[in-house]
Amino acid sequence: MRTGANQAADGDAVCTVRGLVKTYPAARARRGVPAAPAVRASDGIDLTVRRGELFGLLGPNGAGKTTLVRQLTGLLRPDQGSVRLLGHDLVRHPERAARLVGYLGQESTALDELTVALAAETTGRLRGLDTRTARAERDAVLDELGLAELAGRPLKKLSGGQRRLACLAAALVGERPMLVLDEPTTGMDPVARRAVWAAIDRRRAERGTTVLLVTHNVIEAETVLDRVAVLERGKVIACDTPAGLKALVADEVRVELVWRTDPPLDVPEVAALHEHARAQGRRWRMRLAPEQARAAIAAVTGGPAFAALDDFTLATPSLEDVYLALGGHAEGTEGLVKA
Ligand SMILES: Nc1ncnc2c1ncn2[C@@H]1O[C@H](COP(=O)(O)OP(=O)(O)OP(=O)(O)O)[C@@H](O)[C@H]1O
Repeated sequence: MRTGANQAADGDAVCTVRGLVKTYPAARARRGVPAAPAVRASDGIDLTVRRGELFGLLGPNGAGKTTLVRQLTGLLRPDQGSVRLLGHDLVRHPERAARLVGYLGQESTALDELTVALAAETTGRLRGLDTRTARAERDAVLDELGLAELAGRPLKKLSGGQRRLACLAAALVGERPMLVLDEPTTGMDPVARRAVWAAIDRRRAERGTTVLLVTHNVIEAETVLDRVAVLERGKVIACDTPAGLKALVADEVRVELVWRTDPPLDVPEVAALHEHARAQGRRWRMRLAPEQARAAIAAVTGGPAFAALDDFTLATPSLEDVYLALGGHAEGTEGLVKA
């Protein structure tokens, strides 16, 4: 496993996970529902999140990110291992997580019947604020996230992105030293995304809040995270700063080719490139040594292949490239093409 900056002292640790194992049991076949094998969704996870850090969990669908954060927030009991959060043993005392963590999960069903304002206020009250403080915090956070106009609308009548924003508003009322946000910006437009990042930044700057963020979006990950753990099949396969991880593939260049129609595989240079490429429809992506990349671009921009070429890009590697280099499967990540 790649663990550059992760090996620093644990002295400043807010959250320490050691040897975490969680297996979902196998399910027997029932009428019309096929049997499902047991899934080891956390497979010996070690992780340290430091005070004030914006720490990311990145990985494809089914990698075990949500399973991990549910154990860190006391909502799911591990089979083995330890979770310490701000000095508390959360395996033994999962109920303490509610006082320590503001959690934005993937689903909002618990709040769906409430209006945006009531969802925020109720969360504040449940977290021990008196009515006046809960209402003041509610108003401040709705303003901060641009939700004031939607305050009287029930969550279930909002768009997906608006609902996500309203749930984040609720998670932010009643200050907690740690925020655990499971894909907070999914489905949001750029204005809402910016409001989310500004709100997170403000809490970090003013209160030293520690943030654990689950994301599929490698571009977002690259720009905002202090450190990132890459998860795959329940294991942490790498953990470092985005720059530290990218140094793994620093000697490579990412080349993307987009063909107008079918690629001209009868051109020998194109056929040779095909072996290195991951093809998605008319788009080919590959990581090459710089001199190979130059030769590839020369081959497809001169000669007979050029007529078939719609577009090409040369770029320095991204976290997605790191992820692929580590042996990950990119399908579940939101990379350069889709972002
Ligand atoms: N309640 C459950 N019962 C059985 N298996 C489950 C359950 N929840 C998750 N799993 C399985 O555990 C594995 C990890 O799932 P998890 O939801 O933690 O992944 P994830 O990384 O959060 O995925 P996504 O990016 O799609 O949200 C997957 O194989 C999933 O199918």
